[in-house]
Amino acid sequence: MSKTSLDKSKIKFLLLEGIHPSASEVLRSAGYTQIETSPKALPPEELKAKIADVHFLGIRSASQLTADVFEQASRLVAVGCFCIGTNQVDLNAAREKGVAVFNAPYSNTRSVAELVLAEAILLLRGVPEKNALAHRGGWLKSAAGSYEIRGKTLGIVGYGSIGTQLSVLAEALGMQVAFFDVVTKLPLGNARQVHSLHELLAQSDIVSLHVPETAATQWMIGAAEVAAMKPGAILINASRGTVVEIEPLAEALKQKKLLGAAIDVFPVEPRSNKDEFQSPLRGLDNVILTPHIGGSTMEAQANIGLEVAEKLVKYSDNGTSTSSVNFPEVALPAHPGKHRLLHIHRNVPGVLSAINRIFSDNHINIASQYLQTNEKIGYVVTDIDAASSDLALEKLAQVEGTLRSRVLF
Ligand SMILES: NC(=O)C1=CN([C@@H]2O[C@H](COP(=O)(O)OP(=O)(O)OC[C@H]3O[C@@H](n4cnc5c(N)ncnc54)[C@H](O)[C@@H]3O)[C@@H](O)[C@H]2O)C=CC1
Ligand SMILES: O=C(O)CCC(=O)C(=O)O
Repeated sequence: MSKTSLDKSKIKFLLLEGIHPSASEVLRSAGYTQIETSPKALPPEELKAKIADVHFLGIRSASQLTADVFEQASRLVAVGCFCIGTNQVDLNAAREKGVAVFNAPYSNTRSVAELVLAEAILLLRGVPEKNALAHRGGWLKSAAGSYEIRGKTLGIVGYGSIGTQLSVLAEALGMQVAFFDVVTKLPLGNARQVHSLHELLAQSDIVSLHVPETAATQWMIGAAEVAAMKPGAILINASRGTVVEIEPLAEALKQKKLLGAAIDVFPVEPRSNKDEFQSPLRGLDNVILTPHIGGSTMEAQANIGLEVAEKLVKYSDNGTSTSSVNFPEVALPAHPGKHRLLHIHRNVPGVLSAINRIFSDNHINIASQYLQTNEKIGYVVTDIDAASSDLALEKLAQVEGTLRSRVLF
């Protein structure tokens, strides 16, 4: 047996951040037994020490997979982000190591959209303040500053999976929906696209953010944008903490320029439930603060567990990389009776011919071969007879530009 192909009992999975047990069930039923789980994210040094010994890593949004961490990950084959966002992973560093990264792009969209709508209703009715007061023995029975959601304008920033779900639900409640997106999108229902962020801010009673964390979305809501919102409007952020500058928001809430806000994500978030949450928004009764739980429902987490674990199993068992966020996507058939060689390399001219020269020079018959590239890397999968796989794997590892190679059987 080849030294670089492990039997399943030796393949180690580390699942962090309380990933739903549905993931471990999928892995166990696929024959994997070494599954370590932890309810929290690991601090950088601990993560670096652990990752050295792991083949598959599962995380959510709190683990930071930096280039430094990937430096230590000599055995790592793939990362599963059991969430939508992949901004916590240095995808280039992963690619340089030949590590495929997967996520769950749709499983928690509904959960986020439902939370946002619920928050919008509660904020329009002043429930957070009335609730806080009642807990302190007060009684504020008044209609002043309380409004129905019907007829209000919802401004959605980022009209993707979550933004569109929210749009449909909001219209069902009688809202007017406008959205701003860098891409021209087909509006659902009666929603309409506007052409600039400031145009959206100026006309929305509620602004809800649903963009990914990128250089362009960093601090996209700062003092000027808060000032551009309608007096008495509401801001909801369940996207990423780096999208909103907290200080000007806190100031506008204290001055009652804004009616309220609901914030689920923060520039700095505690790593675990035991760490203290610190924010200038603490103590403001017109703000709903939630601990990054937009996607945290039993339904979403169970579905994400299944979805991502299945992707990891497919990649481990037969090399299929469909829906990877940083890898060429290859959907592969089974390979009964053959050994399957997986070769990940820099996408430079000449690698495929160097690979195929190895097969022809050594009289190795190719049963089937698949190639897919993206701008940075190439992924070649070759099925051959078992007898030649040790020799072929050894030679493939020497091809210039090789990032990683392994064999499956
Ligand atoms: N709070 C939570 O628990 C959760 C938060 N999220 C966050 O929500 C984000 C959005 O999720 P999806 O809707 O699934 O993503 P998506 O990728 O389907 O949609 C994002 C949309 O934002 C647009 N966009 C990108 N840059 C923009 C910019 N500079 N200005 C305006 N629009 C821009 C894109 O064109 C796209 O239409 C995720 O990236 C993640 O960070 C996702 C799930 C749960
Ligand atoms: O549930 C999590 O830990 C993260 C949810 C999230 O932000 C995402 O899916 O992008």
